[in-house]
Amino acid sequence: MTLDVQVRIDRGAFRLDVALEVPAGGVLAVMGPNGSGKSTLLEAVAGLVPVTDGHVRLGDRVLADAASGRHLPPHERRLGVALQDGLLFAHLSARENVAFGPRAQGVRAPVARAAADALLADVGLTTQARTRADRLSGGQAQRVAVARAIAALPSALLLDEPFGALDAATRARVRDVVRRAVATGLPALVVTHDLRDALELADELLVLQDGREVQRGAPAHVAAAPATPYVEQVAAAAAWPDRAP
Ligand SMILES: Nc1ncnc2c1ncn2[C@@H]1O[C@H](COP(=O)(O)OP(=O)(O)OP(=O)(O)O)[C@@H](O)[C@H]1O
Repeated sequence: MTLDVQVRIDRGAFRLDVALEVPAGGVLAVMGPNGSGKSTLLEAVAGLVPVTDGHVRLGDRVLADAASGRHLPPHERRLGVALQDGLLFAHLSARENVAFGPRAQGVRAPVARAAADALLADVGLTTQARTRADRLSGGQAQRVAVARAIAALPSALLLDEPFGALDAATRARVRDVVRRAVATGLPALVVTHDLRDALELADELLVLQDGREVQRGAPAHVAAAPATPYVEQVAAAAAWPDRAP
């Protein structure tokens, strides 16, 4: 099913104005300087920020529509979400965090736990399955958040910098986990600061600045023909990672 987002969002003095479509099994990477509206976009799709104008649709379901005043609450949107502030349940183990969504949907505990353990193994956290979330490192917590987003068999994935705190080898591994989840037919929106993530994972790259699209296209095309100094800089950082700022 296709994720169809056409929104204007006023947030204090900031305005986000963007339109995008992500097909089933497609990944749209979203990049842009700090404060360009990337998180606001994901939060609006997740239902955490109201849409001032426009709509968010997933397949034939209308998640939000300003004209009719429709605004489905986040837990009714069937989205797999790992946002910047989407903290784990601190007092629960990694396994319990990942199993939480399926348990809430009525999956029996042993089944949910086994599925959680398989996902934790995929992201390289077998030995941390029983560790409380507040005792995980930043990179470990980030991987649990990705596993949790995928575990509940969502209809779409929203990932805000899911690879930010990961070393290169782990990054590739977690990208692979996301790739496999997407291949089951999910549309995915992935915010990243690293063009290499977009090149590796995304079909399309959307670059935002000041709440507006400044460039869009296949990641390799965007990298080859930067439209703004920001894109020029991230392209240089991807080509010469050792010289990245
Ligand atoms: N809760 C809020 N209330 C009012 N304005 C907000 C709120 N959260 C963010 N903003 C504003 O919205 C704008 C976009 O912020 P947003 O977090 O979406 O950017 P971003 O591209 O994700 O940035 P970063 O790369 O730093 O995460 C900023 O100007 C910010 O000040």
